[in-house]
Amino acid sequence: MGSDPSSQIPVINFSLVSPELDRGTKEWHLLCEKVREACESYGYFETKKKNVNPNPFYAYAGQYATASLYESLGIEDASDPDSVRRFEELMWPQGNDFFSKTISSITQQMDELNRTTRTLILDAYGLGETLNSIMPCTTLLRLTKYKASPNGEYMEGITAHTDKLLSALLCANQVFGLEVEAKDGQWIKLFPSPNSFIYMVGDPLMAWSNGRMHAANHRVMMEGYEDRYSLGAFPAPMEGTTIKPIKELVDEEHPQILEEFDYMEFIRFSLSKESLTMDSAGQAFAFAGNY
Ligand SMILES: O=C(O)CCC(=O)C(=O)O
Ligand SMILES: [Fe+2]
Repeated sequence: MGSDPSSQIPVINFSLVSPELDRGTKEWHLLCEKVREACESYGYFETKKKNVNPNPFYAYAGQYATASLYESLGIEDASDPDSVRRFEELMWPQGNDFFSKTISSITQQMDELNRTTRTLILDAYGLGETLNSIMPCTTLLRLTKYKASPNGEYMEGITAHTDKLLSALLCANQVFGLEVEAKDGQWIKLFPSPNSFIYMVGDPLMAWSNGRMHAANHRVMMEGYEDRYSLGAFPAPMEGTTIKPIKELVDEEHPQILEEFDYMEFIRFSLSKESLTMDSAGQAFAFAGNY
């Protein structure tokens, strides 16, 4: 690890593997180790894959007093083309075929990368034989715009948080701004290459792994005169999902850190007044940490 903070971002090349073809090979196992090491040590990593051009636009959330640059739209269950079409009809009653096709195409590719990563994680912990998924999820696609800050000053775009969805797969236009907090408290600016995605571990994945995986605190800081657009594919646990640590990852050396909890109740808690004053990473522990 060099002294340049950006050298602390693990970069993992996914372009040579597919779970269908390579599961069980030496290359696959090496990749498993890299993904596990990155998720445990850092909570995020950058994966290289062919870049596609997302088309993020309108906003459904934003104009917050504390985050005036931020606006965001969400498409629930974006893996289903009908769901994307419904969103299209909402935004463009006259239709926007290009938008829906683009969104469905990138969602499909991001879903594939998310699935590959989840399979790598299962295999990295030796769970691939017994489990065929971490937990049932649908994909929430989020399209976010950050306006350039007034006078280009260094200003918060989205406040520091850990993700409440299983994980996040993020890409943005070439306006940087995403920063992650390293375990030593140092904030690291990310400068991902155009053909890569950032994979971020969320609180449910941290809880599932009994704290082995690190949900990194992250934020967006805007600087300069260009707006920033980002696209995130967030595997969202299905309503009714109970988040619990996988028993194989609980032992004497790794005692259980959280009680099992209902995913939607946790989401509601994370949006409650009580948690507003809390450090985002502490919310899961405040909610389910009786150990
Ligand atoms: O825009 C980004 O790069 C990050 C967005 C983010 O952290 C989020 O939506 O949770
Ligand atoms: Fe986030």
